[in-house]
Amino acid sequence: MASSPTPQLRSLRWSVTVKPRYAFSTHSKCATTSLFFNRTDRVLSSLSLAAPITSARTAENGAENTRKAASTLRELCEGHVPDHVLRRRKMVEEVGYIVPTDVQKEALPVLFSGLDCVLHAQTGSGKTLAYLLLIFSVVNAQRSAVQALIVVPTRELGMQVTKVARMLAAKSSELESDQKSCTVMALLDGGTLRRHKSWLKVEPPAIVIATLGSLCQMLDKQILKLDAMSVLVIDEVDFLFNSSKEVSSLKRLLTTYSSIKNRQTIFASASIPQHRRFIYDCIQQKWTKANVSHVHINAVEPMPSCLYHRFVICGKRERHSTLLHLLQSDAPQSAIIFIGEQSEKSKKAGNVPPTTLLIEFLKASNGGCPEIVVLEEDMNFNQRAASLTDVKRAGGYLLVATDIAARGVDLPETTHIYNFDLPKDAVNYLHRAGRTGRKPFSDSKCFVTSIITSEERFVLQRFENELLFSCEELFL
Ligand SMILES: Nc1ncnc2c1ncn2[C@@H]1O[C@H](COP(=O)(O)OP(=O)(O)OP(=O)(O)O)[C@@H](O)[C@H]1O
Repeated sequence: MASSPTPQLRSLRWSVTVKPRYAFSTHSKCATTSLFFNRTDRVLSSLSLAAPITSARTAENGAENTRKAASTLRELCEGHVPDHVLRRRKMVEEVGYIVPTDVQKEALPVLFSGLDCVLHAQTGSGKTLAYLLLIFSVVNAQRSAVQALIVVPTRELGMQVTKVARMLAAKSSELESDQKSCTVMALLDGGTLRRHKSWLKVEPPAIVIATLGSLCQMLDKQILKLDAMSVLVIDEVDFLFNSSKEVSSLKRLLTTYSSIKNRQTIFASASIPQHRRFIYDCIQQKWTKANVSHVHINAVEPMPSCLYHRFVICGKRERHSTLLHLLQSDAPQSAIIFIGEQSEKSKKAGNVPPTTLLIEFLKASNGGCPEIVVLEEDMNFNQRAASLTDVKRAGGYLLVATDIAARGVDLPETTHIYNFDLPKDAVNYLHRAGRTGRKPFSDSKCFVTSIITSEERFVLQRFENELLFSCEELFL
């Protein structure tokens, strides 16, 4: 990323994000504008960027009025998202998308006004539906060209987003039978690219959801064209920027495809460390327009308030029995047990993977527990898909998973998270913990329990300080 801003550039930065409305908002108790809002007016007069700022402000004033007036998702989206999408029985009755979540309430008017946006809100807060509704407001189903691209880090998250997009795209009544429905393609690692190639050649879909590996293959072979792309979403953006494997392709995508003027760019995540720096870099690199909006919900509370954090101290060799004890006393209906990945050294030494050891232990000692399922990097894509299907089908489950399940995976029935090993940093803690507490309007308490040695207590304390939560010690 770019080096430290010069004073001159810093003053430019003051001018580009205009969001005074959040500062005075009473609508959402914790919505904030994180960027420099109160100095904007001062620098406006001295900068040639005044025109775009003024137009952004006009758009945002309109957006503010819409947000204040609307109390349902349908009202919020009226005049933007086609009515037949908003009337979907499935969307309203089965999935229950009626009232907007805080991030949807704040972000949708901004997104509909055409601004680029950094969507920064807690795990499970409904960011996916926010950016999908924008996409449905923009794409023209009659047009045979890729108009929206969503980039995701894993196949699992891609499948999930595709499912919601297809649910919004599906025709639901005879009234719509004469209308062409919006086509959605999942271009994900582990898929059969041959089938996608013919599809892309014959009739490009309106919306593509892709992992970077598969996307780049199609772009390099010029099978996929993005000239007509008007919305680009990068989901779990901090994860992708942190991945040494993905970051160069991501930067290339952001720089190369489609002129920035014609593209609305959305970045989404529950964690954007050093977000000011990130937004500054985006503007400098021209990955977003200069008036990019930062929608930051619950800035003072990075994790959902329904999470109850606990820890148990035990010896290294007592982790298995401690976990068993916890499972017996909590009797969770559905839980995820996070465990560290096996190191390369341990693999080379031919050791049994820690996930296998744990599952064997649980199966041997925990009769009558919910179905035990595993999800880890080393499984092939079919096995991973089968695991998630098993979890969704089962009435209750114990999912033993590595951090592959920590990002984006939405299993709303999960009530308990166990950190069998501590995550490597606070951001990972936040995402693991965020696999529970995913019912936006529920008050039910969910539990996140870390099993640690006494030496690890200070690491957990660091996470508490960084993420502003407190953890209670459990004595078994
Ligand atoms: N308006 C709504 N009303 C009811 N449920 C909703 C609404 N919006 C989203 N949801 C549900 O909330 C859950 C979390 O949504 P989503 O997966 O979009 O969260 P997210 O913000 O992307 O989280 P993460 O950062 O962990 O990926 C999903 O089960 C989704 O169906």
